[in-house]
Amino acid sequence: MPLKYELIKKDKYTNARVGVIHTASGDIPTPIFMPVGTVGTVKTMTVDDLKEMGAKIILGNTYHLYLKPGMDIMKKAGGLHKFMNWDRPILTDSGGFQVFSLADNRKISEDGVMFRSHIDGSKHFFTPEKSIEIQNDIHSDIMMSFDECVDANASYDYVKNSMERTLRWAKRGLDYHKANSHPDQSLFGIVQGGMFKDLREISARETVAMDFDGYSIGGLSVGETKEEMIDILNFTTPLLPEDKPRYNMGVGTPDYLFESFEAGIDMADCVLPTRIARNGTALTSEGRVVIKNATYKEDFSPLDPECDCYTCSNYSRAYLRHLVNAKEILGARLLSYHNLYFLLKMCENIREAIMNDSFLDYKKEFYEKYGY
Ligand SMILES: COC(=O)c1ccc(CCNc2nc3cc4nc(N)[nH]c(=O)c4cc3[nH]2)cc1
Repeated sequence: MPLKYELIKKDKYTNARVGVIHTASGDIPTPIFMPVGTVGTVKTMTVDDLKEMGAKIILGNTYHLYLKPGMDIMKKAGGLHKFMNWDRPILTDSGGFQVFSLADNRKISEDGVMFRSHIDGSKHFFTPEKSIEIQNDIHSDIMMSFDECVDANASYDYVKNSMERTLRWAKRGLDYHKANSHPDQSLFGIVQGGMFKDLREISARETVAMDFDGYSIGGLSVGETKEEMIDILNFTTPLLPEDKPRYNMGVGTPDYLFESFEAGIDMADCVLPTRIARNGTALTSEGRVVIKNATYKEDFSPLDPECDCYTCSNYSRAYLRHLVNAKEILGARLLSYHNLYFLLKMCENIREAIMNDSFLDYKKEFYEKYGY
């Protein structure tokens, strides 16, 4: 059976809500942050680390997994869950965003996108049907439609034509999905339309009319200002059905997560927590800590005094700074663990606050301490 969204509680003062997404691979409490495991690994984390920190669902990327390890091995492994030994839900992005942000010499047509691999320059052709076929081979629990994500400065005419083509691609992908996917696999539609509300409304209405298992807001966190993101987010989210999951793609800083969940979004993902960790930056209850700073040279206190994660319970800022300066892999691993734990714990606190109608109080308390 495809996923079922169960609405549990709406916050009294905002559009925030608590729910559960029931999937064949397990239940997902919402609002939830989804760690990104682009090529079948959330970088430096074991699946036991992910379970211990409370990860309920992780992301994989169609574009990356298709290029490496490739679908021949993926099929022989029996899908990504078995290949990476992760028995909880997996959501896969469809490749559209990655083709446009990573591949070279890409050429878009009505049928699909011709591109050269960023790894070896080999030539490939993705269509909406091909994207779903690859996500089937991955055994993705939640698949994304193949879309074009346009950048924040695209012209009205370009966004209009692109959004209309994305709608045609969505229908093709949905038809292929209905004819070929396993019944336990779900498919989300993606709303485009750039920074133009009239186009966003058309995209949302037409996408919802196709009756997907859930809906994401695409085309955000692509270079627009925070005000523009929030404006489009607050305009578009209410156009999505209340009885299905809503996903804001590419959202990873605490404020963007708070704003998304306040608007009624249920799911979010971003490479940010693990990527900044590898560059030596931590998210803490008192704001970002750039651990390389000399300030922490003899600071033997925990990274985050309010965090009970493995990293904060066992190591000091001075030691973490030493590891990062010495380019020790353990530094990237310990900071990645903490950053993911921090965002997952924040989501847990948000769910609890919504249950107590105190989402805005928690947001205010968090923002003040974080330094927003
Ligand atoms: C240190 O921080 C970072 O490395 C970092 C990297 C990327 C983002 C933003 C990512 N934004 C984003 N991811 C996205 C993925 C998407 N996928 C599809 N199919 N369609 C979209 O329309 C789409 C939009 C996105 N916007 C934010 C932060």
